[in-house]
Amino acid sequence: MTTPIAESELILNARGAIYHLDLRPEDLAPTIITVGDPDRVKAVSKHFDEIEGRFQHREFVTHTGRIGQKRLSVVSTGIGTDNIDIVLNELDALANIDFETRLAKEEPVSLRIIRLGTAGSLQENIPVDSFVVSSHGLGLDNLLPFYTYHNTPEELLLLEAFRGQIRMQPSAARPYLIEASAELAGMFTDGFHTGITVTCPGFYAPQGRHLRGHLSHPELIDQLTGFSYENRHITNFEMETAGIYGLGRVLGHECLSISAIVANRIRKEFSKDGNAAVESLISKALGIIAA
Ligand SMILES: O=P(O)(O)O[C@H]1O[C@H](CO)[C@@H](O)[C@H]1O
Ligand SMILES: O=c1cc[nH]c(=O)[nH]1
Repeated sequence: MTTPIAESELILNARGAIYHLDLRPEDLAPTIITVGDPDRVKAVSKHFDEIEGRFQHREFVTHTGRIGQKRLSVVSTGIGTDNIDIVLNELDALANIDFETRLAKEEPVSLRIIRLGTAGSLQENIPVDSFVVSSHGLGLDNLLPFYTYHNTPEELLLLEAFRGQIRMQPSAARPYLIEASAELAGMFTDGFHTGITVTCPGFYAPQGRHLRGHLSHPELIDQLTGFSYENRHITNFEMETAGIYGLGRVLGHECLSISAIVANRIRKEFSKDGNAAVESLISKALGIIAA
């Protein structure tokens, strides 16, 4: 790209920081932990040996610091893939666009982005307070179809199997699927379940929850739980993973999503202390990341 990106597209504020995250390029580390809840940022950064910067704008809170020699940023995304569109694009811009010239850098860097979130389990044998690494993100939201992206042949086979087994109303969703970073997934094996994570465009009906509004897909949970393709299963659902994996693919970043299970939808149980489960996930994951 040789034409500078316009002020309406790459939006910088008076102190040269990007619009939503309110960060300047030097404020961001190349390894980034994302969390949904802004209050969870300090639950991560309290493990840092040093915090060099704290930033906040709207629901986007960032702390950057280090554990030992490892520089890390932890960023809150809020809920949903519409927020992931903002966070992933702005993280990428901080790393890969020159804010002075407004030109994309000639040699883009690949960030490592690890989500530490919560999720609902779809399998009886994945209990509350356990941890799940998402081997794939399967999106029932509509973010990724707005980008051009490629799928591997393996992803296309898995997606075809999903479309064959899970009968969605075509107007409800156009599922997409992207695999996790193999490099990052290989770091989180002992003590973690692994499986396909379905990313939903809502917490209630899109996750089969019926309070007063009636469900258009009352059989959704049973179908997701029963899905099977070459020994692959759907383990859990939540609201960001497929967007992170999808934009990671589009922008060239290594991404992994790990969830503390707070609900088991088959056993109809909810964690008695979800915060403790999340704290435990943070400690375990930071030990691995910092090493
Ligand atoms: O706990 P976080 O990381 O926000 O993740 C999960 O919890 C939220 C819903 O309660 C959604 O964001 C979902 O993805
Ligand atoms: O059931 C759950 C629990 C956490 N987050 C979700 O999106 N769903």
